[in-house]
Parts: sequence; structure tokens; C-alpha cells
Amino acid sequence: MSALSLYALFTGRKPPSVKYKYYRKYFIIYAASMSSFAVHTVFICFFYVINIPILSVINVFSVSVWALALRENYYGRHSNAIFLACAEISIHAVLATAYLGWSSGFQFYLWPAACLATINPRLGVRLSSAIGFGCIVLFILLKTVVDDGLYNFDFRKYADFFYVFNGIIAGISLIFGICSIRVINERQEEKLTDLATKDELTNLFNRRYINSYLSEYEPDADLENRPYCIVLGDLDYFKKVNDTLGHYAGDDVLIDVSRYLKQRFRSSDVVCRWGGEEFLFLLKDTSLRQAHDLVEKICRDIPDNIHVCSSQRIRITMSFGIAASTGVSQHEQLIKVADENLYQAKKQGRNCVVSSEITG
Ligand SMILES: Nc1nc2c(ncn2[C@@H]2O[C@H](COP(=O)(O)OP(=O)(O)OP(=O)(O)O)[C@@H](O)[C@H]2O)c(=O)[nH]1
Repeated sequence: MSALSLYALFTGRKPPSVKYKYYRKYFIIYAASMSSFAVHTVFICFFYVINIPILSVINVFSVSVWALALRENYYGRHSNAIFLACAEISIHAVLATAYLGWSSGFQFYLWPAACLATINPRLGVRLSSAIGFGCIVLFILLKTVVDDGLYNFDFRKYADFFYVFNGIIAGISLIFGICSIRVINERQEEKLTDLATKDELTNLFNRRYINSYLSEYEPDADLENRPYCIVLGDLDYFKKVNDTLGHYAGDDVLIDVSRYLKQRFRSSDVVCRWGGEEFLFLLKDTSLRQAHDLVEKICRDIPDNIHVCSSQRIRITMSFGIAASTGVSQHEQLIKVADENLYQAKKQGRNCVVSSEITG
């Protein structure tokens, strides 16, 4: 292990062997292992000083296991590290309680150990829950079999402190562990939702999202008699941008246009990439007149706000088609009308807005 790796191992900096997406997991295991490593090192000295050398030896074992867990975590083998942590916590809890008695409070660590065993993805659900239950059985056995402990003469005066200290630390570890799992799960869920509902290039909502959104929004809006408009916008002669400047420059234009369009609508409106160089907007609580005026202004402003980095003069413009609901229309029908209006706008020479209302 190089000096740099050792530095990373003892400072918690992300080692090259750990992927960015696992850094949070790495750091949580790192922090837990490092603090346990430190606590058990103190225990080695403490039990040596109060003349219980057997417990010093047990803590040497604990320190070694935590060092191993740190190493496994460092090399990205997080499940191995969790497995080692779980084994150390339960073995230490059993030995220390058996030796010092229930009043030492070391048995409380069996609860976080049970949780760790249950969440370890390396173990199957059956095995991990069996280990979890095993920890609970051990907890009960320790109370019934070795309540007083095999040796607690010199330790008795520290027992109260250790009972409270171990109870608090075991409780904190449990809550910290569960919170960490919750945060990791929530992040993963957010990521999955993003993957399913957002367009990768522009980060706007995708077609799947807007379709399901509209099927929920439409009946409510119709029921409450709230007007709304659907707008389809399409970049003009976009093929020329790709052909002249290349596909990557075309992508950059799509990103710039998306960003610009998003900031021009209200946060309550829904902006989505309908496909290719086409965008769909849902303008809530908006009449056809209001939508037309707003979109016409955006249409006028686009060429001055979207710039293509090139020596060749390429002007970016868009055409728009708008359809307004009147309370009885289906959104598929509205989209169809907006599309027909967009087609008309293209036919009229592009860089313009065409709108129409649907009735009954
Ligand atoms: N760079 C890039 N280009 C895309 C993407 N999606 C679609 N396109 C391009 O958009 C262009 C669309 O071309 P056309 O359908 O002929 O439309 P147009 O050139 O904009 O002409 P009009 O719509 O009639 O004004 C094609 O060249 C596609 O390759 C994308 O994600 N990135």
C-alpha cells in the first residue's frame, strides 16, 4: 500500500478504487470503522490498566478486525467491510458481556449488529434475517445465562458508566445506520425517477412523463373548469445546424434552447422534450389568448437569445402550434391539434405561432 493510499485510508478521502456513486456508502463505513478502531484501541489500554488482560486481548482482536474492515472498504469491497463489522460487533458484545456481566451494557451492541446483518446485500434475505434473529437470541441468552458475568470484581465500579455509555453508543449507531440507509435509498429512488421521467440530454421531462402527467391533470382541470393550453414547438431547419456544425454542436443548441425555454415559463407549467428537436409545454390556468401572446413573445426573443458558436451565421428560430382546452377535450386530441397548428406554422414560413381552440 503506497503512502498516498495510507493517507487516503486514514483521512477518508475517496480512494481511486471507490466509484463516485459509492462514496457516501464508503464514507459511512469509513467513519464507523475508524471510530470503532479508536474506541477499541482505548479499551485495550483501559482493560490492561484495570487489570483485566483477557479483555485487552479481545480488543486487540477487535482492532484487527476493524483495520481489516477499513482495508476492505478502501478497496471498494463494502459488503465485506459490513460483514466484518457485524462479526466483530456481535463477537465482542458476547465476549465482553459474558465476561463482565449484563451490567456492563455491551449486550446492547447486538441490536446494531442485527441490523447490519440484515442489510448486508451479500447475504440472502433468509440468511441475513436468520443472523439478525440469532443476535436477538444471543441477547436473551446473555441475560439468562451469564447475567452476573464470569468476572466483574474490578470492573464493578465502572459498570454504571459503561452501561449508560454502551447503551447510548449502541442506540446512536442504530439510528445513524438506519438514517444512512434511508438517505441512500431516497437518493437512489430520486435517481431512478429522474432516469424514468427526464430526458438525458436536456434534463427536461420526457414524453412518457408528460403523457402520464396529462392524463392525471386533464380530468381535474376539466372538472374545476380551469383553462389550459398545450404548445408544441419545433426548431426550424435544425438539420442544417447538424449538417453544418456537427451533431455535438446540435446537442449544445438543444441544451441552450431547453434552458432558455424553461426559464421563460412559470415553474407551475410543464416543459418537456417531446422528441428530437420538438418540445411540448403545458400552460396551466392559461387562456388561448394569453398563451398565444406569451409564445409569440418567446418566438420573437429566441434568435436574440440563442447563439451558435460558429464563424458561419446561423440564426436559431422556432415554430409553434397551440391548442387550448375548453373542458371536454382529450389531451391526445389537443396534442394532435397543436401538431396540426405547428405544421401550419412551418408552412407559413416558420418562426411564427399558430393557435386554435377546440370546442366540444
Ligand atoms: N444534435 C442533435 N440532433 C438531433 C437530435 N434529435 C434530432 N436531431 C436532428 O434534428 C433534425 C431534424 O430534421 P428535420 O426533421 O428535417 O427538421 P428541420 O431540419 O428542423 O426542418 P423543419 O422542422 O422542417 O424546420 C435531424 O437532423 C435530426 O438528426 C438530437 O438529440 N441531437
